[in-house]
Amino acid sequence: MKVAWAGSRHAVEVADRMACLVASDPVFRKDTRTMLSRKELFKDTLKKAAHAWKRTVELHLTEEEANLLRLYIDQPGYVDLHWVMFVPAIKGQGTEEQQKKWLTMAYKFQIIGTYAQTELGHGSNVQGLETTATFDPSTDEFIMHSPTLTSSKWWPGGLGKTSTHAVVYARLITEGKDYGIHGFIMQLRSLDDHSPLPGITIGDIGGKFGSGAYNSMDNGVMRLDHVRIPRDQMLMRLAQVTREGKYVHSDVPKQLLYGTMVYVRQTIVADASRALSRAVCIAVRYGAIRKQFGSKAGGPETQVLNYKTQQSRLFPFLASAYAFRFVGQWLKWLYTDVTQKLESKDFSTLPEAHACTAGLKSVTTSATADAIEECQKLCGGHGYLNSSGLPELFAVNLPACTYEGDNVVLLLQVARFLMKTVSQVASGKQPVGTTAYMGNIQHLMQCKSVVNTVEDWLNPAAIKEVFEARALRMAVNCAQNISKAPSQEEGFSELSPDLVEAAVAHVQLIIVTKFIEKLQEDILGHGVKEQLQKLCGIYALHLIHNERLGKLYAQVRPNAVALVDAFDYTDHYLGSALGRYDGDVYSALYKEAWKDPLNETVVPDGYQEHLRPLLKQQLKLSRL
Ligand SMILES: CC/C=C\C/C=C\C/C=C\CCCC(=O)SCCNC(=O)CCNC(=O)[C@H](O)C(C)(C)COP(=O)(O)OP(=O)(O)OC[C@H]1O[C@@H](n2cnc3c(N)ncnc32)[C@H](O)[C@@H]1OP(=O)(O)O
Ligand SMILES: Cc1cc2nc3c(=O)[nH]c(=O)nc-3n(C[C@H](O)[C@H](O)[C@H](O)COP(=O)(O)OP(=O)(O)OC[C@H]3O[C@@H](n4cnc5c(N)ncnc54)[C@H](O)[C@@H]3O)c2cc1C
Repeated sequence: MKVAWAGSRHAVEVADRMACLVASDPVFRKDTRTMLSRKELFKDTLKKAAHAWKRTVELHLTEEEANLLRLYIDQPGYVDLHWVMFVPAIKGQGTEEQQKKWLTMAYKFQIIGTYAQTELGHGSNVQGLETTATFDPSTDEFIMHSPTLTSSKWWPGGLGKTSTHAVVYARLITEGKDYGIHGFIMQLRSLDDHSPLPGITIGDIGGKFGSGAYNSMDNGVMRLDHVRIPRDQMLMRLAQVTREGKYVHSDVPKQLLYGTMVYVRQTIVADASRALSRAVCIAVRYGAIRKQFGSKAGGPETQVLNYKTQQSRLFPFLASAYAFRFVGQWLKWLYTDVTQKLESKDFSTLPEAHACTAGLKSVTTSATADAIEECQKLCGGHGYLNSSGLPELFAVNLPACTYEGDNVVLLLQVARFLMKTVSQVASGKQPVGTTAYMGNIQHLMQCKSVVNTVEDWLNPAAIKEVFEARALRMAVNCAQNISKAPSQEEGFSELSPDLVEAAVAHVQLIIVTKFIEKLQEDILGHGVKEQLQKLCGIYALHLIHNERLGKLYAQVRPNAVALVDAFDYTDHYLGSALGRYDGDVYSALYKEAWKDPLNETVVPDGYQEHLRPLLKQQLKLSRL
């Protein structure tokens, strides 16, 4: 099952090696992280990032190994933005010459970059950004400026205190005309003393939800006051400004400006499955250790994992973790395929890649955030302790519902794609890829489900048909209602809640389909495929019909702990007293409690000033 989860034996081996490297290195300790002040936490992040880079160089780690090392360190920081957004933005939007110049420095960490798109006033609406980049032909420079308070860059990770450079998104103005949003490489801080360059006001935007968690990241604010940069720092793969100031558009679609977001959304799906699997791992393992109530005859107490209510709340998450993992692996393939096509100037699959990445990012991150919160409840009181690992896991993953595109905004993008496809089907065009099922419109609009029993839910063809019919009917229903509205725009706006539901149904169909396709592969190991079939059934059935699932849960229960062990997480990475591999939960909780700074003294600070006088006064009063 470890191989099925990781994707290959090689993937298991590399992941194990990198996880152990991190777990055995004292610099990467994280057990007291939630007790650090913001300043201590930030410094700790800088230390870990520098040490990780040192180990990467010393051990000549490959890119795959270095990425895993960073993942297992498990502490958001500026390096994430550098590798996940700054470098890909230059790769996707820079010319070959620009890539050579900037990526050479970025790969050696001679510069640290971030992705500065969002502003105080606009995040979702990228076309509404206000920062300007005005070309000055007299000096061959762009003047980068924040004309209003709301145009202040706001949120970019690593911007607050760390980044020396950024890809800054701004409205390009040349020859008096506004050509809309484009990307520019800007140096922000001196490479000698790290001070902001003239005209740049920069800082951290302040503390965020939860202790530890995303507070290790210095999300930043930046105001620009007529800062000049050379013309060749405009990212010029999509469009160029000539020496004379003429705007020239390349023969690539302008949506490639959003290419970095497509790339990152794809990686976020993998992050979501990992976060969900960690929460499930903690809740399942703890559920097998925790016992409450016994038989009336005074027999042994029951493992809470044996309660049917616990199973019906938890096993759909276990199934979802596997479902998201497999769809994430497929999405990575889809992204690679689209990238190769783009390189040979085939842009035909770009809309589908956008819809799939946007939709899957939304559905998986929303489900994951909800599931982590529920896992906290599934662990009872102890789940609420920082030492359970769950509060921090929740706080770190909750913003994934917002960053890289608010989930509802992205689902509306999926809906727009679906409405377009429905109208193309109506005019006789055969849909392809993940919307190919829409071509079967006659049958799917009328067919009746043959699913009656739990066993039917293990029949892939029956499952697929149910999900296809549901998704298609919801989409067609929306399209018909939109056509009755005074205008397309009004109809879309009025029906947006239904459109979001239709988009979710389409995305769930993709997830179910990719799970089924996974089951058609050669899967080694005794009983592995059978367990995955049951999980696929649970994933599909819990979305449609909450009844009849008990039988499947009972079949999964004997292997529940093994199914979470297959995630192959070290105790260091899991970071949970409740989810420990050895099950020694109570000693761990007890030990963790004593690490809290409040326990450094027996009598707390503040006793002399505030507690003692109060107690003495009350004592005096009671004696009167
Ligand atoms: C624990 C963490 C550890 C590690 C993770 C590390 C790092 C990551 C962590 C945090 C990083 C977070 C970084 C950020 O958040 S960066 C900022 C991200 N911002 C957004 O995502 C903004 C969302 N908004 C948008 O994407 C767009 O504004 C929009 C909603 C898509 C609307 O755009 P607009 O230009 O107005 O377009 P439309 O008129 O709606 O569409 C025009 C046309 O373009 C098509 N389209 C839109 N987007 C794309 C795309 N990305 N790719 C391809 N095509 C796209 C759209 O479908 C439409 O096509 P038509 O054919 O219908 O015309
Ligand atoms: C932790 C974190 C890290 C981030 N890192 C970066 C970074 O590195 N670089 C960067 O540039 N940005 C970053 N961001 C910003 C992030 O990308 C934006 O916050 C995100 O795109 C959402 O935009 P917004 O904040 O403008 O939300 P808003 O658009 O203001 O959303 C507010 C509400 O309005 C709703 N809404 C908005 N538009 C519509 C619509 N058309 N129809 C229906 N409902 C709508 C949304 O659903 C939401 O409920 C980060 C954000 C967070 C939280």
